[in-house]
Amino acid sequence: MKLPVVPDAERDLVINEMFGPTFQGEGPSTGRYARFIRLFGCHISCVWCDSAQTHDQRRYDLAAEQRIVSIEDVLSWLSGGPAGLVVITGGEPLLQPRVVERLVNAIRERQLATDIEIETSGTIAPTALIASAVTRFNVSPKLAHSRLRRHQRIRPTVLKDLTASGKASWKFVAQDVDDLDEIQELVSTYDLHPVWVMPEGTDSTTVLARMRVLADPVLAHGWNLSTRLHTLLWENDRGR
Ligand SMILES: Nc1nc2[nH]cc(C(=O)O)c2c(=O)[nH]1
Ligand code: SF4
Ligand SMILES: [Mg+2]
Repeated sequence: MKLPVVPDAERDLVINEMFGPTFQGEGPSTGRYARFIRLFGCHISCVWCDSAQTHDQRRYDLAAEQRIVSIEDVLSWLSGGPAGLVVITGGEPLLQPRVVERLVNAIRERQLATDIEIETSGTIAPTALIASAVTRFNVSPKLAHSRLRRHQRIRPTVLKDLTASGKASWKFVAQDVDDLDEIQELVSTYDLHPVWVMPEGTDSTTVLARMRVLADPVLAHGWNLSTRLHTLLWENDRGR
């Protein structure tokens, strides 16, 4: 795997967008007042990626999709609103570990968030400092329908490190009931808990239809079901 695709600077982040307040739309904190920092860059490319502007040069003008923002500017943006949940997503935020380390520690020091979550694909291990500063990793290991090869999407040592952090929730993106077998195999092999199953989809009709198909089978597995609240509310609007 070739790493990294973005420079990992000390004081500057490569950002795609900062947005909010909005609601955390996915996973265990769904519905919470949240602000988002979407970092630029991803080293893998899922066919159905909903944030392809962070890395897909065939579909986007990547020069126009990235900007260099200092940690100070991010902190000053955050200080303009009430402390709540801050979500760092991407792209793959763990491609910029040194600056993310500084960012999350500064957010904590200045009490600019009540909680910090990192959305990650589970293919890059977090540093110990990042793991100690965040509230939770929403880890989304990819299934075969991402069309990535298994070694690209499943990194056993990384899954182990994330489990060892004690802060991982496992949010699997599913298209169909058949995907639950694949999730079960990963859950059993790598002992992943708690499990959240989230429908793949970037419009409210698809999200709701897939949730309805998945709901009872997810319950039968004893797992949690996530919606994509921002999609139900605002469809595929950027910055929501
Ligand atoms: N509202 C909202 N919630 C989200 N949770 C995870 C998101 C992501 O793009 O990683 C996301 C997003 O893009 N918007
Ligand atoms: S890991 Fe996430 S950001 Fe990267 S291609 Fe897959 S869905 Fe998109
Ligand atoms: Mg999104």
